[in-house]
Amino acid sequence: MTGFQREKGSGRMRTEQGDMERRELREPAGERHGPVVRLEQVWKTYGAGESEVRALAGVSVDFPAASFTAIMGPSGSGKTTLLQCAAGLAEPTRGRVVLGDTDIGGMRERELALIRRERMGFVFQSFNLLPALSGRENVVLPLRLAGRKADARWLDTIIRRTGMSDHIDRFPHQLSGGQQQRVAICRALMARPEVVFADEPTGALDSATGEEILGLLRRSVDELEQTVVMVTHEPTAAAHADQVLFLRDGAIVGSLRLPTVATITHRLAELSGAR
Ligand SMILES: Nc1ncnc2c1ncn2[C@@H]1O[C@H](COP(=O)(O)OP(=O)(O)OP(=O)(O)O)[C@@H](O)[C@H]1O
Repeated sequence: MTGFQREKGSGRMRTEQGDMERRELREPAGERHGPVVRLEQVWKTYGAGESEVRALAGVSVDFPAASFTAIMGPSGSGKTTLLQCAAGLAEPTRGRVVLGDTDIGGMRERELALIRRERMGFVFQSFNLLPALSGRENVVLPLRLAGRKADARWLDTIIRRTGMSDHIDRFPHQLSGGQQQRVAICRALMARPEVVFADEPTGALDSATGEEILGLLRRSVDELEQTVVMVTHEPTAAAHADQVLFLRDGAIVGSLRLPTVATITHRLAELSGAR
């Protein structure tokens, strides 16, 4: 039985002691390697003139390899825009986004689509599975579209590790929300991407199922050396990360390493009081 499966269904509540244990486990991660994604002085404005909105205002940040970063901040602070710029889904107005050693600024959409398909994975709040395809077909679809053959052993590994062995050949409407998100995680991991971007991945799930999904993302970092960047509103979700970045008005106004629910909640209160 894998660690992934052991946690399945436990719905365990997070504790400070659990946080301490995880700290020891994950402390070296991220220190070993350089950044997988780097944003340098990224600005993003939408619209022009009176309707201009400044969504990002000079964000510089590194997302280290094999580390889990959570991005938090009030509604409208620029979290999704930051994720979209990092993933090449939105073009910065100014600044640089570098994936590995590739500057993705100014690339054509076709090139970017290829990079997203082959070098990035995505997990969204709404799962985004194709309803006419089985779970397994959804997982391998991006590779198929890229004209690549799925690595059968790796496919088997991630299906097992996400606890989906008995359900992967069902269609999305035959799966629970948590199972659909597990399929989405398999799909995100299938191409062995350099980075997985997750936007509120537990937003549509009950808290116990959400904990299971976060546990899977955590283990993808610890056991598969995956790099994960996640937007979330929930301190309980962000506490799974190695670092939390706090955004306000499009700028990073704070960060926490080795966060716990208590330290995140405290920092959020400080930041909202400092307005
Ligand atoms: N396509 C767009 N056109 C115009 N303005 C936009 C667009 N996308 C985002 N914005 C604006 O940019 C700012 C940042 O939006 P963003 O969605 O990044 O914030 P967020 O922190 O993710 O918010 P939430 O937590 O509510 O999802 C907001 O003021 C938003 O209204």
